Amino acid sequence: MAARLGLTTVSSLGPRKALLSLPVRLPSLLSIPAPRYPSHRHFYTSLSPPISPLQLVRDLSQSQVTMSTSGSDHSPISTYEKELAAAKKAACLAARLCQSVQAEILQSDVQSKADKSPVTVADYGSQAIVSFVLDMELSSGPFSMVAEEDSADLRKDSSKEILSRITDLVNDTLSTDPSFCNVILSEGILSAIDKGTSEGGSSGRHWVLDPIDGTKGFLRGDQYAIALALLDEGKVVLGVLACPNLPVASIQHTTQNVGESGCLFSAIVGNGAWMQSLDEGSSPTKVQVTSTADPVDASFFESFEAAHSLHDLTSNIAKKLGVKAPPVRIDSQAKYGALARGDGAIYLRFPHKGYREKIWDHAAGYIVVTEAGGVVTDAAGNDLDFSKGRYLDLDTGIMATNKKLMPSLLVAVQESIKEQQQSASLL
Ligand SMILES: Nc1ncnc2c1ncn2[C@@H]1O[C@H](COP(=O)(O)O)[C@@H](O)[C@H]1OP(=O)(O)O
Ligand SMILES: [Mg+2]
Repeated sequence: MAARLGLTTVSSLGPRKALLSLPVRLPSLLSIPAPRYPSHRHFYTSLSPPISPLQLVRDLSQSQVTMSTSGSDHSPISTYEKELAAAKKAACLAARLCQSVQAEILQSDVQSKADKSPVTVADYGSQAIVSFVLDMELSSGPFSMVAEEDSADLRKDSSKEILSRITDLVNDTLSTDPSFCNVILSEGILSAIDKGTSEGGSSGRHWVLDPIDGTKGFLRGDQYAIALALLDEGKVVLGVLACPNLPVASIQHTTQNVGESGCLFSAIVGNGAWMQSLDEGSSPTKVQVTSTADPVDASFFESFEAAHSLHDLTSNIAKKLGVKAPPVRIDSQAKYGALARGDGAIYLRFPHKGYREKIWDHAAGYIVVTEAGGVVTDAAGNDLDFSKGRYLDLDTGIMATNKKLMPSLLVAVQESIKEQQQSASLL
């Protein structure tokens, strides 16, 4: 099996897709101390008697953990370091599971959800792993998670086989880490997935997870990300983006010969944005958005899928701004990672009318880009508000760039949207 770069640049000759054969490497975990084994651990394991999934949900009101009352009245670095280590570990293990599934993916692994979007065993497995690892690593605290999947479909009789496959995959993946030694039963998997049903909001801490962001890219064998963030009092304070197929080297001028792939981006509020390879023993290096102030030198990222973002509108925005380079189309929040390290200068996302953005599709990417010195706003130039629950309540679209380009980008976006509305009203 070969991993593929899965990015497209669009020239006057039309889309050109770079499909490169790269050896698939399974990332090793970062060096993190083994977790303490909390008393509730047995709920997940084969040693425990059958229990209700509700028993797996901690009573938040009984929690002993000290919660910050505001994101600004303490040192953010010391506050969130333990959480960052846990998030990196969770994302790396989830990436390892996803890589092994992507390497052998079959059409029969695809399930339908009510909204008809594709859901794979890797989607559920990734969510179960992140939920389980966070809970284990941060065992003394309350646990709330806003995540994409729930277990409703998996609990159906018709899903027994797929649930068994997920259970095996999760156990196989966790067994590669010496700190996890027990077997998780299917009921434990379902319960771990269902810990992602929190509504989030403006108070307390909430993990925000997209277990596979860019499912379409994942199924195609292209770009995807495991995106995990932490909200504290409604603000994103930490984010981790694991991008197993993103080249470690810049993709700025590259559609081939990309070298090794697998990147882990991370950020804590006030501490900058960092990137490391998913390889064992890699060290993070600080990343920054591009400093270009001239749109002529800028290139822009957008969705690979035309159904996810209006390519006509973004093309008009780029033209108005004076961007000369063709769009670089890649799936998932890997775009935020690539932007954060300066591979391109602008990210434009303008979904079709009626689409509601979810917080897990942007929280991790948002903090990685803002900590890299960038700005992320809606189409009206407003900051993104992650405190409203599972959805982002925003105006029309999302854009990200550096601070120098944002004022002219905002003008180009607003003019283009106005023109689009005028031409629609003439029809
Ligand atoms: N109709 C849609 N319009 C916009 N975004 C969508 C749509 N359907 C799914 N998405 C989500 O858009 C994100 C991918 O964006 P991009 O096109 O930039 O790769 C994913 O989070 C994907 O969900 P999912 O995470 O389930 O794949
Ligand atoms: Mg997503």
